Amino acid sequence: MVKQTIQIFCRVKPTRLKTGIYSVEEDENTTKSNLEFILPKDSTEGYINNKKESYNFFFQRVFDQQVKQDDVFEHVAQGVVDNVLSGYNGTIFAYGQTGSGKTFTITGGVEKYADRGIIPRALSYMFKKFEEDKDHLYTTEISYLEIYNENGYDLLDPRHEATKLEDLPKVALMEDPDQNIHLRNLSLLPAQNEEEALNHLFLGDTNRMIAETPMNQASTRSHCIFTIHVTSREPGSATIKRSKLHLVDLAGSERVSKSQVGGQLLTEAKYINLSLHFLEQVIVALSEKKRQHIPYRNSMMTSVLRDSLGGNCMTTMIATVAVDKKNLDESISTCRFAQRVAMIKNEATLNEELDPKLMIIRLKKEVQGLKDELALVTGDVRTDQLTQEELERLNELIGIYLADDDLEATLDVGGDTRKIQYCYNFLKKKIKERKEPDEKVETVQHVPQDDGPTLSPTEVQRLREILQQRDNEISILVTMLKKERKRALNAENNVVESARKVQTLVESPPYRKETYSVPKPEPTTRKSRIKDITLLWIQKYFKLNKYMNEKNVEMSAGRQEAFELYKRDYTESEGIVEQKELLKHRYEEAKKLGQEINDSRNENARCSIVQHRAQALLVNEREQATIHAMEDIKARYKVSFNRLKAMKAEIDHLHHLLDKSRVQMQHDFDQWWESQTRNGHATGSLSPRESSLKTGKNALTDLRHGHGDRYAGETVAQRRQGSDANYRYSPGRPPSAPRSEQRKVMSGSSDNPSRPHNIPLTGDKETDADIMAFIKARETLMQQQCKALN
Ligand SMILES: Nc1ncnc2c1ncn2[C@@H]1O[C@H](COP(=O)(O)OP(=O)(O)OP(=O)(O)O)[C@@H](O)[C@H]1O
Repeated sequence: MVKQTIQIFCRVKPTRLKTGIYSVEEDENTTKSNLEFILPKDSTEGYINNKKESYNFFFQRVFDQQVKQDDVFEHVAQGVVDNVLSGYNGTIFAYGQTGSGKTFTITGGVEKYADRGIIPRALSYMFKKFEEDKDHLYTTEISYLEIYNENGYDLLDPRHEATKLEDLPKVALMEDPDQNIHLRNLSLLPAQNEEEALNHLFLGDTNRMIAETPMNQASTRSHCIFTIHVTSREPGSATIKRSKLHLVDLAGSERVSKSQVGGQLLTEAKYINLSLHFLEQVIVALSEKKRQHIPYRNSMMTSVLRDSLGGNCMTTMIATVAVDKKNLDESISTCRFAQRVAMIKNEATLNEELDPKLMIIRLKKEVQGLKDELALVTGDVRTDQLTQEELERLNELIGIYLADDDLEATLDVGGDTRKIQYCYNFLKKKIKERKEPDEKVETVQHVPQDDGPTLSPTEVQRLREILQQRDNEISILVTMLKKERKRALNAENNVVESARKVQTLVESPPYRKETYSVPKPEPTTRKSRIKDITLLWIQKYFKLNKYMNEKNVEMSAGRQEAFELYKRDYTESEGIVEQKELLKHRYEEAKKLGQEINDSRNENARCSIVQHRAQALLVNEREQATIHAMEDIKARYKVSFNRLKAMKAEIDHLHHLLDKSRVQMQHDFDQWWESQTRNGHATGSLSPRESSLKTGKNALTDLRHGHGDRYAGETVAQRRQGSDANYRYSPGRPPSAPRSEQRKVMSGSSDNPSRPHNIPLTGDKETDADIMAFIKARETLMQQQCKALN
């Protein structure tokens, strides 16, 4: 058992502003880092005020603005992953206000491969370790849960076409009599290698993005728990270790009170923030050591993370903070929360258990081994029936035994239960015959025709007792035999059942609706795995395309045109162009590497003929040189192969980033369009559905982010990206506002501010220009008429 307090780290989000309101120092005595916030007194509040000027917080380490993702992984996650591989549970969770970099730290950024976060790096590290560790067999399964408004959603179900969060399968929380938590309906997908595991992550991320709409910016308001379930055992051993690694991206932590909203909106905002409030309650209760009751059950998130908080788990927290002035209050509050978390002590135990199925298989093997050994020693193979030869020999022995007058005489037939059984049966029969003298006495071939000595009644009584005792022994033996046979039959059935399960798994898609782990099926064939994965990808792309198409079909003609221009500008944006360039570059590199590998393989095949000759000692000097060359080729082949493997992971990741950008673009456009129509700037006529959606939508969106007037008038993307150092659009302009707007291609009010708002336009440039010309002409005419009347 390992007793350990929760480890806390802090990460400062990069900012372009020179803040000067914080400093980071290493404390050499404690090897901890000190984060200090400096708040100069505000003279507007009067010279005499007791406000603190400096706030100090200690962390295991503070990652300042310039620290990169690989450093964060190495210091925060690597140790946790190592412990998970040794059989301990681990959790890493990110906590901080909206936009402070939680998702960036846990999942990664969308711009560069180097920005990938803890999850993809942990997967990569794990599978590398599996390959290196030849002493254990590992199996991995992945689950991805999203908790929004106290409801759990399965992000890894490829069968559901989600276009909103509610479309995803709901996950139910169950508790067994031992108070263990089970999540019903949460998919556990097996991952045989890094590629498969990353595909699961991408599938979950895509679902997460698609399910998010401008109405419901779930990512900010939901908690996401990505779990890697690892099972390991030594070959031939019945002991298995099961451990879990939870990687948690919590919802934005900003206080509801700050949003300064009221009425129904406040109630909703409070509801959204409730689970974080309960998390805080659990943390407070755990840090107050005398508290008996810890209110885990109050929310789904604390129930799921029960073990991670004060239980059987090694837990690490990353507090993410933004250090610009307007976010200082929230940053201090995040650090205070972290200090309380650091007081919680967990007791992690090694999760070892005996696998009953493996145990049976092992025992069966042992029995078979013993049988074989016995056969080897005795020189014969045992069956259930005694042979004729054995029967004759037994009859002979019984005859001698019965003929012996000595009461101490023994009948020794060895340890074979079949022979002992035969003797008992024989004697029983004999005694019965004595009791029924009328019946015909059956004689045994070699038993002398002798009535035997006349026995005294006491002697008879003693013999009867012995017989009774033997009878009892026989019936015990028979019962044991029956039980043994039944157990063997069950074990046989289990083997058949397992084989059937494996077959079903091979034939069905690679998901399963179970919360508990069942032993993993034998590895499916490579072909069927490839088929499964391809299916998953096709489903994913189909879903993505369907989502984009549906979105486009819904659009009015004007909106559609705006979207096309928006798309063009978006895809021309620096980040996406860079990603595409990089992808192209990587493809070329991969092609070259593939060619190199093929050449090495061919060369290798040619050289192996020489090697065969070498084995037969038929080599000459030239052939010797070829053999050395072959060693070189092999080494180069290995290097190229590993590089190609790494490149493939990078290419997959880049594809995923591009997918993400596509969905993000659709979201950004929707928000931008909404803000335009709300402000009466855009001119495309709205469909009835759009009009109805428009009402109250933006107010709700703002509220869902719990910012109220603090961010009043800004869209979510503005808020999130406006503070982002890498943000490529200037604040004050709509998010990703298309250059097309500047070019005034989107006919309408920006051209003609006097256009009455109630005139619907078609979205067709020429027609709209005609309509506007007509309206202008009519207005001029009316003005002239008014003047004439006056
Ligand atoms: N350390 C960092 N380096 C570079 N960019 C960062 C860093 N941290 C955050 N960002 C950028 O800041 C923006 C917001 O970050 P992110 O989405 O991770 O915040 P969050 O805390 O998860 O917000 P939310 O609660 O809304 O999910 C993103 O565009 C992200 O790329």
